[in-house]
Amino acid sequence: MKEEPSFAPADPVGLAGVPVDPVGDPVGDPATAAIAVQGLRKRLEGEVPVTLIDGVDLRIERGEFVCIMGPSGSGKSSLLYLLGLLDVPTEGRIWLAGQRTDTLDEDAITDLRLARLGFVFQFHFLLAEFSALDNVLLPIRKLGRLRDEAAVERGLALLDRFELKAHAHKHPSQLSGGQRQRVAIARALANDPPVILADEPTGNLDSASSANVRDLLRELTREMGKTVVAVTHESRFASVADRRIGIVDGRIDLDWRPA
Ligand SMILES: Nc1ncnc2c1ncn2[C@@H]1O[C@H](COP(=O)(O)OP(=O)(O)OP(=O)(O)O)[C@@H](O)[C@H]1O
Repeated sequence: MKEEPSFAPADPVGLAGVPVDPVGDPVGDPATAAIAVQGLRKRLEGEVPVTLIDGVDLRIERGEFVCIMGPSGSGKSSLLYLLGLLDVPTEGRIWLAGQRTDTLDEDAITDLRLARLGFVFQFHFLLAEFSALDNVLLPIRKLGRLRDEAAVERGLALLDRFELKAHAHKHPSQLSGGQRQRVAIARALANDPPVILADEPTGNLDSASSANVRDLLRELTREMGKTVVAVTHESRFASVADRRIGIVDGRIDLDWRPA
């Protein structure tokens, strides 16, 4: 029988009411999930083999804002990279926006990643020699589904949405940390993907910019119906999530709580 998600007890770090990972059938019908993961394992073979992900089953609904949390070195980024199809699992299956991914060849994976996923990292990874607009246009041009005029129009509209239109022709070095991260969010949305993956998106920002980026990511789910999965160490960030998932030793840990 499927149990209701449990809720974290009142706690001093502002996570009260944020459900921890649901229990019961973790995958359900993978075709209807934003992300579904079954039996995921990642091992690195070598003189000393390392297990990064050790049997993860997970379902993330469309429109959810989920935070992945856990101790340092527990496998959070490794999991996010697998979900983002930036790394290949040793075992297990991943469905992304209903599409099973383990049967796809490399070109199809690249297209799927460009069309259905947006990435925001701790360090913005904007190209220094490109303007903000050209950085946002990169994924659109790579996917190649829009004529250039339409691409530029979309890029400017995205920058406008994040109050960056006046900065469209500036280079990253001419922008503040918060502005750069907003350009990175605009770039993540360039191809209008259903799923945004973020790895410590506020880890390198002052508290005002951090709150701004957190709220913008939250709005993507509420206003645009996006699914956002973010790795974070910050309880304040996680306090606005629909759900947080604890990862310990490469496994989901339903009892994990931030210190
Ligand atoms: N290429 C690699 N070779 C060997 N060990 C690795 C490799 N990549 C990751 N690891 C190890 O795997 C474990 C999980 O790493 P991962 O970066 O996913 O953890 P994390 O939870 O994101 O950590 P943090 O919160 O510190 O960023 C760590 O112990 C890390 O040292």
